[in-house]
Amino acid sequence: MRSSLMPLGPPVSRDRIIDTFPKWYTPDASLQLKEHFHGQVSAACERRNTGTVGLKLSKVVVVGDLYVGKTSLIHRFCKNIFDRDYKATIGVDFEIERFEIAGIPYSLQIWDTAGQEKFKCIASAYYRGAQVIITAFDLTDVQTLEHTRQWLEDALRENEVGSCFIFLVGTKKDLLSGAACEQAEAEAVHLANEMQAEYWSVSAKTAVPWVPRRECKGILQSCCCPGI
Ligand SMILES: Nc1nc2c(ncn2[C@@H]2O[C@H](COP(=O)(O)OP(=O)(O)OP(=O)(O)O)[C@@H](O)[C@H]2O)c(=O)[nH]1
Repeated sequence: MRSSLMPLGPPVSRDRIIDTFPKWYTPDASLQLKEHFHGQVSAACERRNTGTVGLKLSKVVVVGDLYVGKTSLIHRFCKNIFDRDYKATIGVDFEIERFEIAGIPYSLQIWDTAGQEKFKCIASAYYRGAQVIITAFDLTDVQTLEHTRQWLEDALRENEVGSCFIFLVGTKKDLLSGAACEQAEAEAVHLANEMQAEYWSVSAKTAVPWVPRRECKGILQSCCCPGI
């Protein structure tokens, strides 16, 4: 018999099924260092009583300077594609991705916002009600890292204090290596700690460091266990 929690439509793809607890990028800037879902979460999932642990749907907003790679990050994650041509986001774009976590249907609403100043007031209208804020910067451009403080401040202003999980994501990792990469990551980890954010370095071009969907699993892990 079909559970009342099962969504209508086709089943989620294999790489959207999450049954083990996802890992962080670096223990130096992580929201959780746990290895397993909290017992309360597992038990609630088994009982199909996930209302008590907040599973179901989370809103993610992705903010950061223009050209840092926000759209590319989302397109890699949602469609597994990379486009080398730049098309500025006008205002906002939106994707929805379905998952199954510990047997329970779960969706991520992902809002891609424009980095251009002239679209900021349109984009900021969509910050409200976010459970997750991803502040993105370009690992090859230190100024974009500095600007993440302001992006985060703007996004937090539209949300209740303490209601959002924050991620700091360095993009275009394929363009950096060796000491330059280590230096950029060290600065980012430092800032992530100040922001109380989890840090990730990624490349939408090469899909590194994803084992499929790994980055989002980190986000999911945080969304799945609010307050636990
Ligand atoms: N080498 C490399 N280039 C990337 C990567 N991610 C994005 N780019 C390129 O960077 C440029 C900007 O990427 P977008 O994803 O459009 O940037 P955005 O932050 O969404 O820009 P706005 O919509 O203006 O805010 C494009 O030419 C992308 O192809 C990456 O991981 N590696």
